[in-house]
Amino acid sequence: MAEITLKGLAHSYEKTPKGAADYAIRQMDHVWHQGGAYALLGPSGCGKSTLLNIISGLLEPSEGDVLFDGHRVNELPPEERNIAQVFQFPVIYDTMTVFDNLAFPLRNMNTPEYRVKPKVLEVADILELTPLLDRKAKNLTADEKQKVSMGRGLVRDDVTAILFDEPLTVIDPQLKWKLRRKLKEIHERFNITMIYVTHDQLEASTFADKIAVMYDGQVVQFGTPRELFERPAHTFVGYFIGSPGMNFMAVEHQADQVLFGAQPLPINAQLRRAIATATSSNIKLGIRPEFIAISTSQTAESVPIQVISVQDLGTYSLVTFSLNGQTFKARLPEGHPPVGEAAFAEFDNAKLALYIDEYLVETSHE
Ligand SMILES: Nc1ncnc2c1ncn2[C@@H]1O[C@H](COP(=O)(O)OP(=O)(O)OP(=O)(O)O)[C@@H](O)[C@H]1O
Repeated sequence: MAEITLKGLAHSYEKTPKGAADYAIRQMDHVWHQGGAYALLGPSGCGKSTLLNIISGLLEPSEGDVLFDGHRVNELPPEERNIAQVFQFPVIYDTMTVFDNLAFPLRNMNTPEYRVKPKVLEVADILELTPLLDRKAKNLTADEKQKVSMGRGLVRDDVTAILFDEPLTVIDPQLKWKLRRKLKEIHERFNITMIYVTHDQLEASTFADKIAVMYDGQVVQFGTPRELFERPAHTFVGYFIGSPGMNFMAVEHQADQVLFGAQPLPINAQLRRAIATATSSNIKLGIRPEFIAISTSQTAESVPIQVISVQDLGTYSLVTFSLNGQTFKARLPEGHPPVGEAAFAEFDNAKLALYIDEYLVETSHE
């Protein structure tokens, strides 16, 4: 069993960190439940590998605790953590056969040979490596090698969590989906906690039931792919998830109006009140491209825009437009009437999200 808890965790590679900027991981509390299929998603440099290495024991955190089933493991070396880690590049012994590579972790633990063989055969079967068992690892393709790497994590019965650090980077695009499906299958078959690090939102949402989005050393949201899309808790999640991401407007409240630059926005009283009472001046409204309606005539609910381009993408069109000197994206359904250069945009008030200091403020819509 492995429920992994991160308590007040922070990490700096500096000996004497001077401020928040010196931290690769900023103060975080997080729980990965036993048996979950999780993704850790975020851009390059946000701290994903650092966090994974702290969980696996390759790195000791400078602050806070890592708990496995409630027990502090900060000082436990990786080999005593019952965790397997699969890296970007396959870690295998080229001169050994596939069989011996898979058997290695078991033999290393002095497992008797009569127990090694059935386990290796079982794992080889799941990963479709059986025909390759007698081959030297150096003769394998990149995806076969990566499967052997994964297999080495799976042979041990004592492994209760597998950490994947961008494991499909070296895999051909057409084989990626196959390996992803395999991982999903493995997750369903074994009761193993899996944490899958990636910077690719599609990879994260096809693998994981829940995604932790990391930004600047922090988990800014932990939710299902749907929650991340529908209610991004942080502006970064809105921007990072979705294709294209959320549009944001920095707004201010003046004389009972909400202004985006000089443009008053037609928004409901609830949102207006929440903006009027905000204690910070960092106020943004977010709207997904899916929830902007474009029309050729103005209504009380719409604002004038300049259309820059319309891209026909088959099942929808992507409209790029300018409002208050800022570029926006709107997705229009197939068959939408053509729009000219001068048009009007209406932001669906029920889908407008309010962010104060970059975090979502829940407002019930009227
Ligand atoms: N060994 C190290 N020494 C000093 N700084 C490091 C070290 N490893 C990572 N960092 C820094 O810590 C921060 C987080 O890096 P990390 O590799 O964890 O991010 P990441 O999200 O995994 O990025 P990537 O996807 O590019 O691997 C970055 O600013 C990075 O430069």
